[in-house]
Parts: sequence; C-alpha cells; structure tokens
Amino acid sequence: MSTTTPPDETESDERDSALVTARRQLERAAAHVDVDPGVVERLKHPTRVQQVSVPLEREDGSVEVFTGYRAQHDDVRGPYKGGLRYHPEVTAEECIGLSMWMTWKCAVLDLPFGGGKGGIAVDPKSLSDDETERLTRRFAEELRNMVGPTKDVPAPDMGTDAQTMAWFMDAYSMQQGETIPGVVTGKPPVIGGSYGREEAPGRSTAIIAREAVDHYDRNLSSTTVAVQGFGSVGANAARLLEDWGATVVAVSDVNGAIYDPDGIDVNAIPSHDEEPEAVTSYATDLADGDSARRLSNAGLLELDVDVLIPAAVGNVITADNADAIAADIVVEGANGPTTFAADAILEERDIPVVPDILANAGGVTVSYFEWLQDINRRQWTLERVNRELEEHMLDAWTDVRAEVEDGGLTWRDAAYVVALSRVAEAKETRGLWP
Ligand SMILES: NC(=O)C1=CN([C@@H]2O[C@H](COP(=O)(O)OP(=O)(O)OC[C@H]3O[C@@H](n4cnc5c(N)ncnc54)[C@H](OP(=O)(O)O)[C@@H]3O)[C@@H](O)[C@H]2O)C=CC1
Ligand SMILES: O=C(O)CCC(=O)C(=O)O
Repeated sequence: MSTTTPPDETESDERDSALVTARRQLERAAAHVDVDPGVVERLKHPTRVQQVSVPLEREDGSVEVFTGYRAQHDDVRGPYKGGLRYHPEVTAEECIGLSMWMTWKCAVLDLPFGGGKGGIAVDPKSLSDDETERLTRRFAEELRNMVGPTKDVPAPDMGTDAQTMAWFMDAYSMQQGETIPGVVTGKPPVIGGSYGREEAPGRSTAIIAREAVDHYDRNLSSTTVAVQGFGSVGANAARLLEDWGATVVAVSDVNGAIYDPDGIDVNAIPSHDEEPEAVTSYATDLADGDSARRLSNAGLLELDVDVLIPAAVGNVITADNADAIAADIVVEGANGPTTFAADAILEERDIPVVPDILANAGGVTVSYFEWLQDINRRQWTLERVNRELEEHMLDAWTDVRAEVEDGGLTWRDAAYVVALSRVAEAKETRGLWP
C-alpha cells in the first residue's frame, strides 16, 4: 500500500482549480493502490508547461495579444494527448489539471497515450471566423516544437471544433513542408479526420449512463435525464439517450435551462456547434401552451431526475449545492464538474458519481482511432468506429465496475485505481523513476 495520506475531505472551495481537484483525487485514490509514493509525487506535477503569446490582428487593424498554453502531464504510455480549449478562463493551472485527467482517461481506456491539454484565454464568440483562423494558425506556429504525431497530439475541446483542428493541421504541415494529418485529431473526415469523432464524447457519456442505469437495476425507458450544456458532449448524449428510450426533461446553454417533465424534443434544438445559445432561444420560440419552462443552470442541477449529466463547464457541483442534488445518479460529461468536497458529500448521501475520466472518454478513444487511420492512411466506416467505441467503453466499464464491486470503492476512486495501476506499472517496467 502507498504511504500517501488521504487529504482532508472537509476542505472545500468551489473556486478550486482543476489542478487542486486533480491532485486531491490522485492522493485519495493512491491510498488504494500499491504504488511507489515517489511515482505518485511525480504524477502531481506536469512534465512541462509552455506559455506563449499569440498576437492577433483584429478586423479593425488593431493588434491584440492573447495568452496560450500547452501542458504535458505524462507520456510514459505514449504521446501526450488532449484537447485545446478556447475560453476566457483558460489558465496554466487549469490546463495542468485537465492534462492530468487526460493521463488517467487514456489509461482507463487502455489507450497508448499520455495526458496533455492546452488552450487560449479568449472568448471565441468575440472572434470572427477569419480572426479564429489567424489566431489558431499563430498558436500552431508557437507550439510547433512541442507537438507532432509521436510527441503530442491536440484535439478539440470547449470552444474549438473540427475546423479549428483543420487550420492547426494545415499551419503545422506548412511549417514541416509536408502534409501531416496525425498532428491533431478531431479534423474533418475529408482531411484525415474520423467519422464519429464529433459525437464520440457524447456517445460514450450516453453509453456509460445506459450501463449505470442498468447497474442500478433500472430501465432506460422509465429514466428521466437532465443535461447541462448542449454542445459536442451534452447535445449528443441527450439525443442518443432519447433515441434509446430515456426521457430528457431538461437541457441548457450558457444563458439557462429549459425543463419539461413530459420530455423535450432534443433533436429539434440545434446543438452549440450548429447554433450557439439555441436552447434558451428555443424556449423563447415555444408557442403558448407548450409546457417547457425556463430554469437557471443552477436549478437544472437540483432537479429530481434519475440521471444528471453535467456536460458544460467545471466546478458546477460544489460544497454549496451538493446537499441539494436530487438526482439518483450523476454521470460526468464535462471535465471536472464535481469538486472534491462535493464528491464527499454525494458519497455520504449514496449518490453515485460516474467520473469524467470514464464517461466522456469516447472523444479521446475515437481520436485514437483517427490517429491509427492517419498512420495507415485508411479511413474506417462510421459503423466500424461506433462498434469499436462501444467495445472499448464496455471493456473500460467492466474494469472500473470490478473495482467498485470487489473493492467497495466509489466510481471515481475505482477509475483512478485502474488508471494509476496501469501508469505506475508502465513507469516501473520502463525504469523511469519517478
Ligand atoms: N469536445 C470534446 O471532445 C470533449 C469535451 N469534453 C468536456 O465536455 C465539456 C463540454 O465540452 P464541449 O461539449 O466540447 O463544449 P462545446 O463548446 O461544444 O459546448 C459547450 C456547451 O456548454 C454551454 N455552456 C458554456 N458555458 C456554460 C456555463 N457556464 N453554464 C452552462 N452551460 C454553459 C454552451 O452554451 P452556448 O451554446 O450558449 O455557448 C454549450 O451548449 C467540457 O468540460 C469539455 O472539456 C470532454 C471530453 C471530450
Ligand atoms: O480527443 C482527444 O484527444 C482529447 C479530448 C479531450 O480533450 C478530452 O477528452 O477532455
């Protein structure tokens, strides 16, 4: 057993950074794994973090300089892997925490990757398409020495999409003097992207929610679901769960939520990439007599539903509202939606939280399929992608469930135990210490 002391669970702050939360989660899980404490200490820190200035010529001719980051946490199992986020609150500390979660996510899914994450502190809604392209191309130039198909492979995250990846790939390829599709994943299929990547994190969240419902002896057709966020993760998870028979009673965008106890037609609402902020404008467009009503994002989290899927930003379930969560099961579609203190409160209240590093891992799993397709210069069908994704998710679910059932662990601790064991074994086998 590790000699690492589990942290005090009563310490709480909803402003905890992703890094603080990720370190506490690691310390807690390490107490359940026979791992060298030196390895755990090393894994609390990234290998490196690059901060870059990204100058942008705005449409009016002025120049604005944005700050970008790329955090590389660990690569013992393979190249660093993880998304690029465009959001005003991106910081070095957030990228490090998110890169730690990528290390665990890739290990839970047994993918040959380590963890990375990056982004630019910018509001993407304030940029024209041309400005986003110029910003992305310059960011790719600044990161050119860090990234590459065998070194570090970025992908989409909040505020970025397939087009962003296409610009990044093109800028990198032009610098290298040859076309290198495998430098990023999540590209459009016409330039080496994989079918099914865009909906994959939502699909895996839906698969894991379906398995969790079954695990707790419920039937999907009598399951109510509330989903926060209607982007790549939230919209796709909501639509699939509805297709599979669940009743999605609430969804939200940045401005608020809509709620209808009889169910919302989630296919009728554009997702974030189709039309940002469409959920609340859909509510405004509802004809008189429709039963859907407006709710705040905080109100959505407290609905009495079978399954709650936070799929937008981090730190939304905190010590302040964990006592008010009325869902029977929480499935994390977003990265880091539950603070460390909230986790302890939900555990005390017997509300299972199926963690991000398992539930939303479909994104990086299909990124892995895309990387393989790029190396082999051969495209898979959507049917094959979805079939293999389903298999990978069910294998990971089975591995994590075994730790829950055999070890009496929470779902988060169980996922960490699976991941940390694999990372630690790789380090010991390679002789890389710490
Ligand atoms: N994309 C990916 O491949 C993966 C993403 N994730 C994680 O999932 C989460 C969502 O990412 P993704 O779906 O890609 O993001 P998108 O940018 O596609 O969509 C984000 C959604 O969240 C809404 N939103 C933004 N801010 C808030 C807020 N403060 N409160 C409530 N809703 C908000 C947006 O509303 P609006 O339309 O109004 O702007 C939009 O509906 C993030 O935590 C991300 O790290 C995890 C795995 C993979
Ligand atoms: O597809 C990837 O490489 C990573 C996606 C991502 O950033 C995530 O899973 O949080």
